[in-house]
Amino acid sequence: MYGVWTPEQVRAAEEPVLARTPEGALMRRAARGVAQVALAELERRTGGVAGCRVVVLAGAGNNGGDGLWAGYELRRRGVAVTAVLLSPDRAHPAGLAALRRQKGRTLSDVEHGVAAVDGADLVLDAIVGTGARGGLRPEAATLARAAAVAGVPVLAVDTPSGIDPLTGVPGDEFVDAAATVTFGARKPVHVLAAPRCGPVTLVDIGLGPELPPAPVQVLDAADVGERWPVPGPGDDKYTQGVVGVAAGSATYPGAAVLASGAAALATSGMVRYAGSAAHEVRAAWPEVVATDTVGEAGRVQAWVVGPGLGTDDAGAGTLAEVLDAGLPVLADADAVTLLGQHAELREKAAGHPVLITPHAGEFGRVAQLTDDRVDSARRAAADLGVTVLLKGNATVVADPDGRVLVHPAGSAWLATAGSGDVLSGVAGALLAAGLDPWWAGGCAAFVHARAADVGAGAADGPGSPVPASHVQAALPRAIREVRGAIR
Ligand SMILES: NC(=O)C1=CN([C@@H]2O[C@H](COP(=O)(O)OP(=O)(O)OC[C@H]3O[C@@H](n4cnc5c(N)ncnc54)[C@H](OP(=O)(O)O)[C@@H]3O)[C@@H](O)[C@H]2O)[C@@H](O)CC1
Ligand SMILES: Nc1ncnc2c1ncn2[C@@H]1O[C@H](COP(=O)(O)OP(=O)(O)O)[C@@H](O)[C@H]1O
Ligand SMILES: [K+]
Repeated sequence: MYGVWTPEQVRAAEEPVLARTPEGALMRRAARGVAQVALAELERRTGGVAGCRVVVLAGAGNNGGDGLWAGYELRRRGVAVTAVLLSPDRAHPAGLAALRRQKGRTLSDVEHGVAAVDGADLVLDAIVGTGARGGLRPEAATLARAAAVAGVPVLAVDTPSGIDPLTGVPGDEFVDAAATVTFGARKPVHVLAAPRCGPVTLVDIGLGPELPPAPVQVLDAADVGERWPVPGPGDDKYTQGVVGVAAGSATYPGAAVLASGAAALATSGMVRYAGSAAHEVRAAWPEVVATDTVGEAGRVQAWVVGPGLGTDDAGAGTLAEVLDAGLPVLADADAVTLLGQHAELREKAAGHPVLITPHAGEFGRVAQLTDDRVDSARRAAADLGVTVLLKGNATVVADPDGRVLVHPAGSAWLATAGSGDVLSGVAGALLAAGLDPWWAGGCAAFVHARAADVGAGAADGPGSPVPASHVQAALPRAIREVRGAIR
């Protein structure tokens, strides 16, 4: 597990460290880290570093300073460095002087800058970092576009410019980085817009003792593997937690099959199904005990409710019945919509171990969604008194107690119909096994996203589309992977 801190928190942590270290020392450390990654990148791409051409796009703030000092370090290693100064009168004075001392070239017009970018082996994006406001300005945008068009890889200094460091929302124009080097602490952009950052290297600049508890956590495979329920010698099918699935309808039997099957694959023990797709569920998953109604289902330790359920009175009745059982509940899809429509259902859910799993559209029915997805999920969890899992390329899980985790997907292959039903089955099974809703959501999101990568073959090559039933089928391998990662 690792933490992510807001730009504001990182700035506050920097202050005392700056005060007790010689002037410029922090920036030099940061720049050495950038240069190291740049050298490794050049080595990997071209087989050497001497004579390679690096262009530094340098803005007016300290981010530009990092870039200029990194240019200085690269010059010392024999790299040909050109810095394009976006605000020539405000370029970081010490960084600029150092680069010039090492005979680094500087340019201050965009036209020549574009030509330099065109012929570069690597571009350093030191346009703007945590001081960013809005998308890229026109000159910076022209240079970033030139790198993209020429296919020159960009190494982002701290954060890819043009993307909001706090929310990860890209402006109209932004840098699409091949890799990122950040300092002191990872920032939200690195997990909320992970595909735009590439692999992120964290350079230690001594902020550790000054940072508050991380407001956002990111789970690793071992965190998930350690919590994945496995039967012990004394277990039987009942002791591990029985999950009930109240999903699907005559119109949407597939949702019931996907959710029930995912639950059966996610944990050992037992799955019960209750609803009008009992015939289809039985046919696809003979091990699932299927009945027509929640009342007939028998005892369970958690309910999955919502996928394909319908939002009519019957659906509302099923949701009410499930919430009244007082057990942990995974409410997805139509159940989220029903919660948005009925205050009395929200009251039943509040304060209980309920995990809701809306996509952006469903989220808007129960709470306000802004560009700041972490803040939106955190507020929704606090207001509704339930754990909220907001779906997307980066999944956000927020607990009413304030804990937040983000899981950045490894690819976007999950953007396919029915994959949410699979997630609900996995998360519900984890609730039944006794994980709290935050951990159930985080572990389910992790394994679900990994199953999509495995199913798509994205781990071994470029990958191919993976329908939800194949995501479901890849769950066992994804679970074996996380269990294999236990330290
Ligand atoms: N503190 C430290 O010791 C350490 C700090 N470190 C580094 O400092 C960085 C933070 O530096 P910072 O606070 O100077 O802000 P920064 O990100 O350079 O941006 C401000 C400049 O950008 C400009 N600008 C704004 N928006 C823009 C846009 N959309 N498009 C284009 N330009 C835009 C804005 O221009 P203005 O609005 O003034 O015209 C202003 O000139 C941090 O990310 C890390 O890299 C490391 O060295 C570790 C030690
Ligand atoms: N671009 C994307 N990249 C990665 N994962 C995505 C992306 N879009 C959606 N997902 C994931 O795919 C799943 C889709 O769920 P949902 O929208 O409920 O689908 P459905 O209702 O069809 O089952 C969620 O787990 C979500 O996080
Ligand atoms: K940058």
